[in-house]
Formats: sequence, C-alpha cells, structure tokens
Amino acid sequence: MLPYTMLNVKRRLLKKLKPPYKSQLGRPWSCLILLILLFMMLQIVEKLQSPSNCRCDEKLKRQTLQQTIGNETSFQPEKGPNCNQTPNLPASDIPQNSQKKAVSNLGSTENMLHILKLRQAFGKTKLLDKSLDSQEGFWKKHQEENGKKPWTSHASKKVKSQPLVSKRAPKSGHAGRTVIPQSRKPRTTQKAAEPFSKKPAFTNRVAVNKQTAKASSAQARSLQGQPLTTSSHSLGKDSAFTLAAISIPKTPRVSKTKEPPETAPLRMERESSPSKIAAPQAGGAVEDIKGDNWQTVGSSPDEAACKPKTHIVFLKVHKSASSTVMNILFRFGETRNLTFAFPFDGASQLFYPHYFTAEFVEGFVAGQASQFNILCHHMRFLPTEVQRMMPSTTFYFAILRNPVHLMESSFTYYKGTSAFFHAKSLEEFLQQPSRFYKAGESDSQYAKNLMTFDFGFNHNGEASAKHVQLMLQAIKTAFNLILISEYFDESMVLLKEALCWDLDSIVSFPLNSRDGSTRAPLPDFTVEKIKNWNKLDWEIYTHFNQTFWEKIDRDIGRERMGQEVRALQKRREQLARTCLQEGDSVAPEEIKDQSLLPLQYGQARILGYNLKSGLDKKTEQMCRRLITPELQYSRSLYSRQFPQKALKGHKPAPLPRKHNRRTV
Ligand SMILES: Nc1ncnc2c1ncn2[C@@H]1O[C@H](COP(=O)(O)OS(=O)(=O)O)[C@@H](OP(=O)(O)O)[C@H]1O
Repeated sequence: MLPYTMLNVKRRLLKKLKPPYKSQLGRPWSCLILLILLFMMLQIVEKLQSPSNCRCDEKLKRQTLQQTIGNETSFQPEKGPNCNQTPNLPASDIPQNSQKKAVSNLGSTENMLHILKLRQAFGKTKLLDKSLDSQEGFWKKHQEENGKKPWTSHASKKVKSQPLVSKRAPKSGHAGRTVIPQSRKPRTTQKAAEPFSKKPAFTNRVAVNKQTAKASSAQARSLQGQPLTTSSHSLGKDSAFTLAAISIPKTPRVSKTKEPPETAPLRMERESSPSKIAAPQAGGAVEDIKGDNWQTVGSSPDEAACKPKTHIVFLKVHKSASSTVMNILFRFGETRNLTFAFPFDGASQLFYPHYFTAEFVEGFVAGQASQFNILCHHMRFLPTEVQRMMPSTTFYFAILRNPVHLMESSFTYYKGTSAFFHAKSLEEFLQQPSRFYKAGESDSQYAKNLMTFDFGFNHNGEASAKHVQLMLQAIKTAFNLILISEYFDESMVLLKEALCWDLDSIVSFPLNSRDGSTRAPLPDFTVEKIKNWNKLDWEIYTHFNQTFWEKIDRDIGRERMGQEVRALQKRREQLARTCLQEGDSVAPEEIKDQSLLPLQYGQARILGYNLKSGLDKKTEQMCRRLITPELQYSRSLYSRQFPQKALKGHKPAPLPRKHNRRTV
C-alpha cells in the first residue's frame, strides 16, 4: 500500500514540476533551488561532525595565511632533514611556564573569529603598505598618532635616575673637549684590508687553531685605539672602519656633499653635554638621542641595580649577522623559559614584507596584557603595532651592516628575486639597474635599501636631507641600541651591558655565513655605485656607525671595550675547542648531522658546524644550541611553546620560490 501511495505522490509531483522544468525560464530556477538544497545539506553534515574531526577552520586559517604571507622568501625547504624535522634539541631542564601551555588552544568558533581578525589585519596592513610607503604618508600617520614625535619613544620611559656611565668604566673622551682618539687617525695611514677573503673571518671568527698570535695583535691594536680592522669584511678604503674617523658634526650628517664620509676632515666636535647629541631639527621634535635611554650600558651586570632585561624587541635586519644575534636571543630565552612572539602558524617571518601586525603573532590577544618576552623574527618594523604586544619597558635594538657588504651578500642570497634574477652579476645589475629593477615589485627591497625597508621606511624614497633626518630621528626614538655587524664583538659587549647580561649569554659562533665561492673583491667603482644606489641605507649606516663609536667612548671607553672584547673572544675560542669537531665552520656538504644543516638559499653556500662527539649530555645540549641554524631552532622553540600545534603535525607556513630553494 505504502509504495503505491508514494508512487502516486511522485507522479503528481512530477506533473507539477514538469512544465517549469521544461520551460526556458524554469530551468535556471530549478538549478538554483537544487544548489541551495545541496548547500543546506552540507551545512547540516558539517555541524553534525565532531569538532575534533573538523579541519575546515584550520584550513581556512592556513589559506588566509598563504594569501597573506605568500611573499615570504626565507622559508624552510620543502623536504630535507633540516627543515620539517624538528631538530634534536634537548628540552630545557627548566619547566615550562603555565602561560605557554595555555596558548593557541582555540576552539572552532574562536578560530573563525581569529580568521576574521587575520583578514581584517591583512586588510589593514595592505592599506598601511600603500599609505606608509610614501614617506610623507608615513610621517603624517605617526605624527597624527603620537603628537609631534614621529614614533613613540618606549625607551624614554626608562629610569632616568640611573647613572649614564659605568662606575667601573673609565671614560676615554670628555665632554666639552675636542678629543681625537688614536683610533680615528686618517685612513691614509692604514693599509687597505683585503675586501673579501675566501672564508668569512669575523671579529668573532671561530678559528681556534690560529688564535693567539693573530688575535692578540688585533686585540692590542684595538686596545690601542687604532681602527678596529677586525673584520675581513672591510672594503679597503671604503671600509666601515674609516667611518670612525669621520668628524662628528653637531647635527647628524646628511649627505649634502658628494664627498664620501671617509674623506671628510678629521675633526671631532663634542656637544657640551656628554649624554646629549643634538638631534635633527626636522619634524619639529628635537630628541635627546638616547641620552637617558642608554643608561644601562654603564651599569655592569654585577651591580645590584642592574637586572637582566627580559623584554626585548630585536629588529632582525636582513643580511646583517642577524641570525647570529637571533641565536643569542633564542638561547637566552630558552634557558630562562621566556616566551617568544612567534609568527603565526610556525612561519619563519613576522608577516614580512608587509608591515608588522600584532595579529600575526601566535597567541596574541588584543587588549590582553603582554605575555611576550622576545620578538626577534624578521619583520618590517611598525612601532605602533609592536607596542601593542610588548610592554612599555621593552628594550629595542637592531643591527646594521655596511650597505656595500650587505648588497653583495643579498645579491647572492636573493638571486632568485625579481630584480636579481636576470642579472648575471652584481656589476651588470649596477651598470643599468633600470633594466632589472622594478620599484613596484613586492620583493624589490632585497635589491635596494634593504635596511631602510626593514626599519619601515620607503626603500624607493628620495634621499633628501629632510627625509634622511626624519628617518634617523625616528630610529633613534624607537631604538635603545643600534649595533654594527662589522664590529660584532664590540656590539655584543654593548648589548651585554645594556641588557645586563653575562658573558656566556652573548658569546656565539657566526651563523648563516657564505663560503668563499661567491665572494669576490669589488672594484672601487662598484663600491661607489652600491653606495649611491643604496643612498638611504648608506645614510643610516654612516650615522649609526658614528654614534656607535661615540657611545663606546662615552659609556665604556676603548680600554675597557678592548678588555671585554678579549674576554669574549677567549670564551668563544674555548667553546670552539669544546664543541666543534673541526674547531671551525665547515662547508654544507661536510655537515654530518643533517638537522644542523643551514638552509641553502639562492646562490649562496651557507656554512655550518659539526658537533664534537662524546660530549656529556649537558655540554652537548649547550653546544648544539650554539650551532643550530635559525629555522631549526625557531621550529624547535615553537613546538615547545605550542605543543598542541606540534602534536597536530600541522604543516609549516608557505614555501619559498622554487628558484631560490636549493638542496646541498
Ligand atoms: N658574527 C658575525 N659577524 C659578522 N658577520 C656575520 C656574523 N655572523 C654572520 N655574519 C654574516 O651575516 C650575513 C648573514 O646575515 P643574516 O643572518 O642577517 O641573514 S638573513 O637575513 O637572516 O638571511 C652573512 O654574510 P655573508 O656571508 O656576506 O652573506 C654572514 O657571514
């Protein structure tokens, strides 16, 4: 009976449906109704599924990320033991803090909300990219937000009552006096250093075997205040070392003259106040350049008032020894159980090359008190966004490199980017940059004013005196300390003092270094072309190289700096003997433990290290940390901080462009 009735109903229904279905107008309507029904059914099925099985939100989130950080170029290679595999880093003995366990456990609805926020953030940052990339737009925005100051100075909130100089440190220079330290002798007396050696040799080079004799003479020279020609990256007369011999004008020098800085007259004029250097007038705000912010340098770690700083922002400027600094921060953070501000979903960069956005930090919750200690992945700096997630007492620092060295390094490493891809050599690129360089390309910053870009400025902007001054002013306001990679060891001493850390915290082996195969001496005219092409970077570098040495003279003195550098080098040599199989870096194909193989990128062959065998557990752990490449170390710390994610076995963030990625 029932089947019969159903058949009848069906027949009647079909009769009714037939005419509209057969008619021209009815067909699209029927299709639409069917589609709606299908969609509704899918929704019901999705809701019926248990949340644990539903990966749709995760997928969506990842899709959003793929869209947003698709430009990232320094990712992990697709496969290979050094990338997706979490390195064999031993877990720290210190227990995880509860904060870390609570993060990133978002439910499904929360996840969707987060996706929406990410989308919003992405929209916001895209607008920012556009509006801030005109320098006028940048300054307008920041002046609107922060009154007259271009950027809010975090550092100015710091204790002003603390002494500006060390009680221990004898000062080499004196306020109000014209002092020409021996180290600032005219360059003509110096023999041009070999621009590029086969193997990178830094102030902090590991070479155990050649240690004492060479090192001591270099140290002695540095102690005597002669130009600190400790880096093999010096470029002869274009060397950064000579920059220390530039006169120190009353206002920061901006390039009004075509004269290169190293030929400027050897004259040093000091401001009447030792802690004050007149800042540029442009922009309306005259700032005390870290007069009260750099106070910590003088305080040595053993002084009672000096507490190790644990809230840190490091602007990881590309190709400036930043991976080595990052390793220092990773080790410090790991062994003290600090919380890192990781890029969302385990990516290797903080939304780069877009402006930094707090929403892209894993675990960031708007409006919640900051739970992060260290922010140190690659980002394009945007102070207002960084301030949203870091406490006001945070210590900000960055590192710079001579733009000539930087561009040479960048050309090899980022050979796959749009500007460099078709250029046979750096010389060819520089001969006629317009043939290769398109300012509008999303990866153009790798080929021009990379430091300027990373600091958040327009890398294609004009290098007018006004703009340069504004830029310098903004950097001084936002950062407590600017390091110089050519003087890596001196930089580390300054950092140690400023952060109130101990020697072991700042000792390191150089990471991410190319071997000699892609290094070649650059002719003088190429060097000049690089400086002109990277005019903004050159202005930033020369200015901060100058203030770097002023600071040393003012706060530490050459003599004590020499002692500190010697102690650091000695400790590095000890560690090299303890930890390294060969006592030094080795070519990528010689690296035995594949989890210690650095990412091989572009045309660069990146050196690594072999761990000595037979070490006891604790020593092995300490040594391994020192030589673990950035991506592996970051991955390992990320898994530690977000165990749930690690357990899910989620795929890491997007991959680099194919032509950039290489296996050994
Ligand atoms: N300690 C020390 N002192 C001086 N120079 C050093 C040091 N450590 C690394 N390097 C050199 O820095 C270059 C790599 O920079 P980064 O790590 O910032 O690169 S990256 O942007 O993260 O890819 C890379 O430069 P190139 O070798 O010229 O490419 C490294 O050799």
